[in-house]
Formats: sequence, structure tokens, C-alpha cells
Amino acid sequence: IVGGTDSSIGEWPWQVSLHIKRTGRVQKHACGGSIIANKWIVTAAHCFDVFSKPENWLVYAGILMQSEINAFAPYHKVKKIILHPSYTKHDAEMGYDVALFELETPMNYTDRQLPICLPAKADANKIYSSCWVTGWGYTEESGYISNILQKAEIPRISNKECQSNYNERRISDLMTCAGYKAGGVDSCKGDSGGPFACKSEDVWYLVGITSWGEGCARQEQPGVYTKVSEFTDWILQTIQQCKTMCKT
Ligand SMILES: COC(=O)Nc1ccc2c(c1)CCCCCCC[C@H](NC(=O)/C=C/c1cc(Cl)ccc1-n1cnnn1)c1nc-2c(Cl)[nH]1
Repeated sequence: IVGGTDSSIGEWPWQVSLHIKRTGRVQKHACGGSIIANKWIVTAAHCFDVFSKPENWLVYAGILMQSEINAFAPYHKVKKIILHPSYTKHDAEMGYDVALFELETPMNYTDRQLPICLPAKADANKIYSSCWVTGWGYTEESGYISNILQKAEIPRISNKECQSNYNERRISDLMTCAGYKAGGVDSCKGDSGGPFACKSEDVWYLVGITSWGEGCARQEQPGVYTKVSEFTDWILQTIQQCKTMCKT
């Protein structure tokens, strides 16, 4: 996150850090993700373009700092990775950039690890009071992973305005954009897969999944997020849960 500030413990309890572990190599943070059920994480499909085997992934929940991750830190193993069937590999800019992780063991909820609600399809054009991006990604375009989870409030912009900023690409209705005209605040490398969360009447909804952008925090180059309300049906069908949205 560029232009953000440090989060506090339990501020974003749905945020997880997805680590890659390859034999003979040190594991490292690769993507963000969001808890939506005790066995299910939602993230970006492009996170698996390179590392697509479940056994290579470790899920860390309930943490604020990457330095909390050591040999004794608890993590969840991944049983199954489900990519959206319409996602095309190495092409997040075409959309459908959404994937589900099924955990081998269900996590127990604590005040540091809790699910975020999915927006209803009917809420596709809902106006939210405030929207935030969070993640351990680079804090500068050519930077490095942040130790402390960063947060930044970023306003959504219309797809019309977003399309005008990206005229050589197609900003589809399955995407939503966020950014400041002057730039300066944005998601960046290592944040992808993480949440773009918006609050409405004291309930937080997963409105977007961090997907792509042209550089980080550049002016008139907003961040592009998978529009979750367009995928809520697919997500619920895939995790075979009843149709009720979570209501806290
Ligand atoms: C110490 O550990 C590390 O440094 N880890 C580690 C650190 C970093 C990375 C990895 C590992 C690779 C993950 C591979 C799959 C993921 C590949 C794509 C991914 N993209 C993003 O996270 C965000 C993009 C993005 C999103 C929005 Cl909304 C706006 C602007 C964006 N940017 C445009 N240019 N930069 N950002 C990425 N992630 C990384 C890079 Cl490098 N690129």
C-alpha cells in the first residue's frame, strides 16, 4: 500500500497473508486474501499463475506484522484452490480475477480472525460511506514488503472515469476502480488478492479484490479491483453455503 498508515491489531480481522513455500527456499509473502468462512479464503486468481499447487501455500491469519511469522507461528494448509472458470492465466486485466482457497482445517474465529461479509448482487451500485485497502505490499512502486499491515482510505470512482484513465484497456462491469485523481495513495506489489473493504451501517463488505493497475499511486492511474458483488453467487454456490449473507 502506497500512502497508507500502520493498522492496529484486530482492525482488519479478515485480512490474511498467503505465503509461498518452495523446497529449499525461504518462504515469502506472495498475496493478500480475505476470510469469508471458517474454511474459505477469497483472493485473486492471478496469485496462482506461477505457483498453482495447494501444497506450496501457507495461510497466516490473525497477524499484524510479517515478523510474527516464524517457525512456531500457526498457519493453515490449503486443501483446494478454485479459480474462477472464466479467468485466463497471466491475464488479470481481462477480469474474473477471483479465486477461492479451501483450508485443510477450519480456523476458529477470534477477535483477530473473523470473516468479512460478501455484498449482495443487488448492492452492485450501492454507495458506501468509506472504503479501505489493506495489505503488506510495497509502500513505494519500487520498494519492498511492509512489515506492519498498512491501511489506506481510497474512494471508488465510476467505471466511466476509470475507463478514461485506461483507454487502451477494457474496464468491464465486473471491475471496480478506486483512486485519487492526484494519485499518491494506492495498492501496490504484494497487495493483490487482498480486500477492498467498504463499511455500511457498521457492517464491512468485501466490495473489491486487489487486482491490477498501471504503476502504483500514479496520478489518473487508479487501482482496478475485481467487483465482488458480481461474483457473490459464484462464491456461495462454490462453497455450497446457504444463500444468506453474513449479518453481524
Ligand atoms: C519478501 O517477499 C516478497 O517480496 N514477496 C512478494 C512481493 C511482491 C510480489 C510478490 C511477492 C509476487 C507474487 C506473485 C503473484 C502476484 C503477481 C502480481 C502482484 N500485483 C500486486 O500485488 C498488485 C498490483 C497492483 C494492484 C492495484 Cl489495485 C494497483 C496497482 C498495482 N501495481 C501496479 N504495479 N505494481 N503494483 C505482485 N505481487 C508481487 C509483485 Cl512483484 N507483483
